[in-house]
Amino acid sequence: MAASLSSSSFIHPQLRHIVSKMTLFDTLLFFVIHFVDKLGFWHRLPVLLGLAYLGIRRHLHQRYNLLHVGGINGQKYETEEFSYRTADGKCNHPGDDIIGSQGTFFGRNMPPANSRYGLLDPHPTVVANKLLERNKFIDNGKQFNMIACSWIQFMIHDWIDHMEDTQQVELKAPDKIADGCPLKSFKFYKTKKVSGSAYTKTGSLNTRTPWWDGSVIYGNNEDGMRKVRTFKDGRLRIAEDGLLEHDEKGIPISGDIRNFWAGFSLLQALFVKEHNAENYPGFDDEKLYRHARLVTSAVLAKIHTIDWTVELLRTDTLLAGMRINWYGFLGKKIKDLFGHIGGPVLSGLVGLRRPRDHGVPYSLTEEFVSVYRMHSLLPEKFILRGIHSTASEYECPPVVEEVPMGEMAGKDGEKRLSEVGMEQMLVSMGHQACGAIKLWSYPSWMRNLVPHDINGEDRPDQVDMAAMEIYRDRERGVARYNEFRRNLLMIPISSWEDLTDEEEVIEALHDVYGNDVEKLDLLIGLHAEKKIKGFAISETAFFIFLLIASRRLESDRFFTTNFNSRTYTEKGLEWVNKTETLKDVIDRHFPGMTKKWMKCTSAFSVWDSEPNQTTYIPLYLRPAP
Ligand code: HEM
Repeated sequence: MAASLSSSSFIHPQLRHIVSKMTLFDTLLFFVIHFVDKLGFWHRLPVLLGLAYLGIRRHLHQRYNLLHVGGINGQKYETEEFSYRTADGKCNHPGDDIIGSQGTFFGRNMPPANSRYGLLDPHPTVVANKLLERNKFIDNGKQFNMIACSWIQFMIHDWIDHMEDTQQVELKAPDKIADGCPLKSFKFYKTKKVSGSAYTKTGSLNTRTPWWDGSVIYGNNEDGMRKVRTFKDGRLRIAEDGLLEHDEKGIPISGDIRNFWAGFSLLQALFVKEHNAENYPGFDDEKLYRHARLVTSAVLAKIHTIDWTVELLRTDTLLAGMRINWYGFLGKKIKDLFGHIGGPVLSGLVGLRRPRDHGVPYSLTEEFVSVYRMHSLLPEKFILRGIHSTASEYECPPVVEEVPMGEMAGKDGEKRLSEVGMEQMLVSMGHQACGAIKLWSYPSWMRNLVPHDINGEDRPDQVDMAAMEIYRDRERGVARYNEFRRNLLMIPISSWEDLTDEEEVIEALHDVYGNDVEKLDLLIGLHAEKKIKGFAISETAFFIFLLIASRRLESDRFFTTNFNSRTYTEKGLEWVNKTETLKDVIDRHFPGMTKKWMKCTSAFSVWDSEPNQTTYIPLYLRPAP
């Protein structure tokens, strides 16, 4: 029955072989989303129907888009003895101590690319020159500011980084375009390939702990953790001016310091403040540290889920969806009163009795890394604003300087930050829109970038990040755009016109890829794709988020079984429960700042934008946008 359904002419011919592997029930569910996809309107459905569509999609992705890579080599352990987040991410999965720890494999959301194209086809520098290089800065309007941009780097540095090989590779721009390249040739380390995987011959390793465990401030292993702790009263190290401390070379001391810049290190410092503000009388240093880490990590996860993502994907359906992930369909009030009742839909993923990994051990995936390649969010210049007005209510601060972004990065950026101070930096970031994720928006200063080693030191070889990112996806066997869509059960494109209606883009794609839509690189497709109204990212990238954003919460013992007062303490849980947004954290540490400098609702929108309008229609009953 399932086989005859999957050969139905209703299904796009290129999706039939994927659907043929589904159960009958899932095939029927697939029919529903495929029907909606053909009409291209899930995002125009009323909130409840939109949620139903996303629920079905997420279910299918959980069944067919989670592939484990590598062996499962861990051991059973006593979970009761580890009711805290360990330094290297071990002892979180209830049945295996290694899953999710530092140095484990990246998983996959689909098999490695099946493509016939070579690593240099077309040459990454040609793609970078003709499709990525920024010709004019285009911002995200008022939707997303520089805090939002830094926030996602802050989260990336909590979750993922590929282990490198010791061997280098050199990319040389072909003669025809070499003159137009900031670097005619450049060297970088290959991604380390490790064998021993069930679905792939080789896989790569994550040097960060993939759990949402705050490793960006706490470190990814015992050494990293020791560097940041004071070993007194559970505190983390922080300088007197409220910013990060630095070592004798001027490198900041924090959990992850690779490719740091002023905005990123400011967020690290803010969350060190958050950690240090927690206080549990009677606890010794170790106990206090462990509790404050649990609570701060949960605050990070919560802000990302119900504040940052809601601003990234500004629609009623996503607002409802993200709140359901945290609080459930019944909402915060009911959950506060009755606790977690009735399963994940009614009460959310947080607080589930047991973690759920859908039969596939938790990891973050190669495809997740690829869809988070969002360097186009970074502008060319950082706009510094003055904050010395005496007004007490909202005011737009004047611009005092426009600093090239390169000067805000690395050690120079740290010097700048310490001159400016935390308050002025935060207000300036709040008022500056970040870049849009579009073609021709890749920061030009990143095409000649000094990358960092894992210990934050400058490397001797500059890199062209735009070209390197194209190479990375190909090197790691990430499917190109159209294959990626098919694997995500999306309707593939058959011409450039299916991707975009911008003439200029179509012409440029034709110039680089001819008529071969299969050749289109993933990064280029994600940047060129016509966006859903309110979304700052592409729909294709979003479907990976839909799967992984839930997974980061539901697979983690400390957001499920152990999200309780026994593990967090009553006070700790209350801290998490009372913190809803980044604004709450800013208000805690800088009282008066948002009142004076922020007009909008979320700290991730441009601060001089209008606050959200009050709508009297209940969220779930809101009609089509
Ligand atoms: C000043 C800010 C930033 C600098 C200097 C920077 C620099 C870098 C460098 C040098 C790499 C390694 C490239 C490689 O070897 O493949 C990298 C990787 C990456 N960056 Fe950034 N980045 C910045 C901000 C951001 C932001 C805002 C995002 C947004 C999501 C981001 C997302 C990523 C991702 C997803 C990777 C791939 C990680 C991996 O390969 O595992 N970065 N970045």
